[in-house]
Amino acid sequence: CSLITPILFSMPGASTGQVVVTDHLNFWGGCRVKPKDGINAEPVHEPATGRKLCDMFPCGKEEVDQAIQSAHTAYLKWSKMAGMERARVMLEAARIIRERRDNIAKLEVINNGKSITEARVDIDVSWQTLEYYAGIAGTLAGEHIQLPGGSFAYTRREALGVCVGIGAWNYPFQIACWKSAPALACGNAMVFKPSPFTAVTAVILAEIYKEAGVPDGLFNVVQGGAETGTLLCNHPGVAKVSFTGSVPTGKKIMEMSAKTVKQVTLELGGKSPLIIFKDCELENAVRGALMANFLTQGEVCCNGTRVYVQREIMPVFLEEVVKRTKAIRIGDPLLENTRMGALITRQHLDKVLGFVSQAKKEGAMVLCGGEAFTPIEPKLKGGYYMSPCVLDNCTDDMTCVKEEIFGPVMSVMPFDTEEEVLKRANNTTFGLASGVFTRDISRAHRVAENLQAGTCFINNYNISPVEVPFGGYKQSGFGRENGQVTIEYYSQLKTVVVEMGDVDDYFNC
Ligand SMILES: NC(=O)C1=CN([C@@H]2O[C@H](COP(=O)(O)OP(=O)(O)OC[C@H]3O[C@@H](n4cnc5c(N)ncnc54)[C@H](O)[C@@H]3O)[C@@H](O)[C@H]2O)C=CC1
Ligand SMILES: C[N+](C)(C)CCCC(=O)O
Repeated sequence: CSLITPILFSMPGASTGQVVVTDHLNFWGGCRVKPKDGINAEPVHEPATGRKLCDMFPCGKEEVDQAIQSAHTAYLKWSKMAGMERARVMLEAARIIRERRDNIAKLEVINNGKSITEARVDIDVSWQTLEYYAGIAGTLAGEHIQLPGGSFAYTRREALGVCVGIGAWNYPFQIACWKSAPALACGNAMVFKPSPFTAVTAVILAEIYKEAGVPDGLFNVVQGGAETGTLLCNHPGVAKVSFTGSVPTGKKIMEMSAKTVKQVTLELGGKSPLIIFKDCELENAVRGALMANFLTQGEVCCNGTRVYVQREIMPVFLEEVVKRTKAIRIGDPLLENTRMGALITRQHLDKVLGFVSQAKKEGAMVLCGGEAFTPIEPKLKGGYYMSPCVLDNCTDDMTCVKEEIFGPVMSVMPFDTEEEVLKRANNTTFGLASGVFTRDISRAHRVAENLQAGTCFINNYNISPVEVPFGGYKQSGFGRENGQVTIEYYSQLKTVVVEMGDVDDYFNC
């Protein structure tokens, strides 16, 4: 099969509304694979224009079996290699991603709708993830434990086998790297299923791994939605499922995985609190609130969408935050100065706008945005744009404050005391992230300690370098991605006990 994706290499001059993808999007056995039946096509759209980008053909049972079989074959080879050898291949893959960064970012924009500036950061984070886990691959080791009489035990850190990755559509390429890099570093193979809305870029990663020298079948891509995902989670040949997506789907994944006791990592949704005290550096707090709400059109799981502002600074905070929100440049996501692109689908846009109408009905006040937006350029007229929204007069019982909107909608609420705001911030079934702005260092760390969330950002928001563990508390999931700890979630420990003396004559004394 031919490597080097034709589409990726015809990208340099490409602009919004031009690209059509006809290449096969499945990948196993070291090759792109043609869909078996070529029926049940689901159209994938370019969010910036609403135009069809390609067809996605969901994989059925036979195809899923083939992908898992191919992963198993590769696992047998890869898991026997030294960590240092795996590292070398992963570093080469990181180098190739870095080399093709701009074109991969462009394709990600065309499929996802986010701005090119953000997509480049996503691709940089992606190769950094491979570099980071390549660095760890050579360090994986067990322990030696002395026992009486010269006997001893040692532990071996071993791979799990075939791991499944199931991704969401907001960070398609990055999610594939966040899952595959630690998996591969530990000696596992992976079958990855991207979201059906963003079918295009995962296969590029598969080709890059192959080009870098992984055994055929080590990283595979199967396309499809819930049905294909179900086949993967129920498959007896799979040792682990790592999932990024919504809470309801996460619960199903756990249930299915329980049948054969597969290990599970769940990165689910959130409704994270961002607490801004009156002693904060206001300029930074305002920038932080924008970072917490408007990256990737607000479609970010760890966004700080419940913004609690201490009453005394509420008027000046609102004035600044609204001024800056109104100034966000929305439009063609491939243009350098665009800061907000299009939402993922028409249906999702309608859902987000529905949350804004509901908020108004429940008494919230729209200070800016919250409306469908039509750029002037004719080719963008069918795109899924909206103006970023700031809601005032919100209360904790409103739908916009309780439910994950997954769009550019910030809900702002006043508070008076630290004790009160902590109680309100923790009054949710989610627990993915949280943030606090204050110049009082004791307060900052006290608040961080008392917030029930997997991450707390102090005086910034949505900063997640690969060295730092990421994951949820409560119904936002469990397990972690990134950081050294993730090795624990992609490996298992074997204990070997060695007797140096004679076996006790226990039964015949
Ligand atoms: N914590 C995190 O890191 C993130 C969480 N999210 C959450 O995901 C939601 C939006 O993403 P969606 O893609 O719509 O979520 P989703 O949960 O519908 O889908 C996520 C993935 O699961 C697959 N899937 C759906 N049903 C399945 C089933 N029964 N069995 C196996 N796989 C199945 C989908 O095809 C997709 O690949 C947001 O509401 C947000 O809460 C999104 C991104 C990141
Ligand atoms: C990169 N970051 C931190 C903005 C978001 C990553 C989590 C997600 O997949 O939504």
